Amino acid sequence: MTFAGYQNEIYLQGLSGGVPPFTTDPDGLEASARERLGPGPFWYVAGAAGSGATAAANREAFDDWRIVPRMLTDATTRHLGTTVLGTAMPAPVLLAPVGVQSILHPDGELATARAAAELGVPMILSTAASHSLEDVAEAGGDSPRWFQLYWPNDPEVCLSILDRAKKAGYTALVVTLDTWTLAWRPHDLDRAYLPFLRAVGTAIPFTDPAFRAGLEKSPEDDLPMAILRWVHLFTGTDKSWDQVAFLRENWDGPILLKGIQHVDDARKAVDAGVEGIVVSNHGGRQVDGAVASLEVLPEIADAVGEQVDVLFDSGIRTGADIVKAVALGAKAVLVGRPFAYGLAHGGQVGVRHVLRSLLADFDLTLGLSGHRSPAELNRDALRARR
Ligand SMILES: Cc1cc2nc3c(=O)[nH]c(=O)nc-3n(C[C@H](O)[C@H](O)[C@H](O)COP(=O)(O)O)c2cc1C
Ligand SMILES: O=C(O)C(=O)c1ccccc1
Repeated sequence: MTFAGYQNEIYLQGLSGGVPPFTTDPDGLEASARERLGPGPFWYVAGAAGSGATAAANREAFDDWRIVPRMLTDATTRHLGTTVLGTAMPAPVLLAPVGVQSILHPDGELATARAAAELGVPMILSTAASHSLEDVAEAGGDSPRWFQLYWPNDPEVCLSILDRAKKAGYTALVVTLDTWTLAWRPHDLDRAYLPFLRAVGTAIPFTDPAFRAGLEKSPEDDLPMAILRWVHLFTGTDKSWDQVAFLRENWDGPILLKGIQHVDDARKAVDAGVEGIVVSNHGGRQVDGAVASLEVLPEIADAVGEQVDVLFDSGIRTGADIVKAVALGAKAVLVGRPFAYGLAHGGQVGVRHVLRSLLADFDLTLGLSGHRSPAELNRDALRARR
């Protein structure tokens, strides 16, 4: 069945009085997540850095481009599948690394992994997960999975986590560079809400032998000390571009650097020998006032798109957004908040609904604009608004 088949399924249900389990409208989904979640968890997800200017800019940037549909192109049958850095996926879409998912549903990342596996969509597991990477791997079964690294300051812990990720079948490593400390986030500050201080999102280090070896007492016996060590391990940056070599030497599979917004940093990533980058501003959660992620995508894709795979995130909400990002040079996109809101709607079924809706929308928008596959998309499909 194609992804567009979700549309038929929904309308057919209507004949017997049924409607979709949750809304298909991205803004509506955020609004209903707000009703379901407490203010702490909701704003942790929905919030952004500072005034929210960059989060808003991320969305507005999609409006600067408009799709120009083409007719009679024989786009009835479409193939959405693609392969990125050795991972075959049913569409150019992955689940972004989102930490602390148990604040949204008790099954957290396990539910997300199960929903992703149902559809074959790759999941990128965060270092700040609320379940261990082995448990999430088991929940995902044979489905593709990548691991996102918050680069620990202790090389022994870093090596141990990389080793566990490899053994558990995570094939690519996504190294996030833009969050070596959390930005000023007024919604969370006003509630003094930080999940890690309550040991949510610490499952991977807390189950790590190298991390535990550095503690006088186990996290079970002295939680505050373990949390303190967690904070020190992941905060601050004494890292530099030449240290990417350490990861290169200790990870066999592809490496992507996430958080790239400048052409020169994209070139440095190429020089560092990685296979991919994620053009991302963390969904506007880090540098308030920063440029919209979509704005810098074309120049970065032009500069390094031949040498590395360029992925994109920050602001993807609809099928049209995916069409635009791919047409502007992204090999694939990551989706963040929408699936997190899906998770808040009953766990696995909620994530599944959000993914199926987004992929159906993408499938239909791709076809109706005259394209049979994402590979056919390029800048000819778009027109700049101004
Ligand atoms: C609640 C939340 C937690 C996140 N946690 C992580 C994380 O642990 N690691 C990471 O690299 N990015 C993290 N991100 C950023 C996402 O990977 C992604 O860059 C961002 O959500 C994309 O923007 P979007 O939400 O507009 O789709 C998080 C985002 C949210 C909303
Ligand atoms: O909140 C975030 O954006 C984020 O990336 C994060 C950082 C550390 C732990 C969990 C999530």
